[in-house]
Amino acid sequence: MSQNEKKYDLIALGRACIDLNAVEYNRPMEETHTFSKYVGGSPANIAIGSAKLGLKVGFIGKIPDDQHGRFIQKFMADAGVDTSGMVVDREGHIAGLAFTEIKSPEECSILMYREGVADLYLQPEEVNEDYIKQAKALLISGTALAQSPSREAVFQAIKFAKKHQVDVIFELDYRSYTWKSVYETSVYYSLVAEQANIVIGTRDEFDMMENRKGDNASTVGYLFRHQAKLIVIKHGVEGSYAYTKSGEIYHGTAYKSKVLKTFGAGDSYAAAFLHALMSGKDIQTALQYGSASAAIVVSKHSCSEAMPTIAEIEALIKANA
Ligand SMILES: Nc1ncnc2c1ncn2[C@@H]1O[C@H](COP(=O)(O)OP(=O)(O)O)[C@@H](O)[C@H]1O
Ligand SMILES: O=C(O)C[C@@H](O)[C@H](O)C(=O)COP(=O)(O)O
Repeated sequence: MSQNEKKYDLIALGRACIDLNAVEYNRPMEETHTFSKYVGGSPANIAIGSAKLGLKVGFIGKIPDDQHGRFIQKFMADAGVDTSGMVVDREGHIAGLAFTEIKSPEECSILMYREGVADLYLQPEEVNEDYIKQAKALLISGTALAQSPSREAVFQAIKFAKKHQVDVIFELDYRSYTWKSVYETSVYYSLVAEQANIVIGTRDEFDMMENRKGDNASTVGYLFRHQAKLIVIKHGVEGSYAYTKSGEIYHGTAYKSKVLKTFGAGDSYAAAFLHALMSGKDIQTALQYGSASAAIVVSKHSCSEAMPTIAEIEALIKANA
């Protein structure tokens, strides 16, 4: 199948969960009584964000057989994500919950409930080869590697992607709650990063992968000896860097924003960066699209619902040109 014949630009694999974002913000969670419910989970946010921007997006994951599962499936389908690759759990597993605390614009944290969550029970036999074959790229979220059988489902999906010339994108998405040890994280992150064509993560996440305090030059040196052709390393408000295998280095600057909370930056960044890249924009432009998208989402209350449109992204870039 040629790239032009493919039905999906991107299929994301991993968790689709629930975010419960503090309504009364600028205070600790102990004093918060009201939370707003949104669809969450990093790969779900990226899928929703890039579908909103116009990419043809599919999703592989497991959702619970309850009201939360149905809410997630409907929200994603309404956002334009194909949900035919989402499997409904029949064994009583539940939706992951992420309670967010917004103490101040700079001081945010997430309290995750991830015991017995359906997404980590995705079985390798539930990953469909014909579905993956129809994608230009497969995006793997690092958290899906935290436990079996979801871990094996990831490797099965990568195997199908390699067989059908589907690019593998690895979003490191490290969440300490789900992992037992740093060695376990490092081993599985390295195994997938070595097979990925594009790797995206924060500097801290690459340090988790390497299980040491590293630097960008040595990280890209290591990954370019494997299958990577593009590596993006994010440094919060300091911006982000993209490295190509042929030796180019690009720096994306962050945009000033009226920050409400810090989470959601990474997912909105990835959605817009990948959209720009897949629409044929150059890497420098893609970095700015990612940064602008993140600047918009950190100024809003949610992640998934707040994902910007192309017009909003381009207006912000233009205003800062
Ligand atoms: N406070 C902020 N204001 C504006 N842009 C931000 C802010 N924080 C992050 N960003 C943008 O989002 C990108 C990703 O943020 P980062 O914090 O590195 O990732 P993550 O959310 O995955 O931890 C940054 O490179 C930057 O462009
Ligand atoms: O990924 C999750 O499970 C929670 C997200 O939905 C949450 O809103 C979030 O943390 C997004 O964070 P980001 O990595 O800064 O984009």
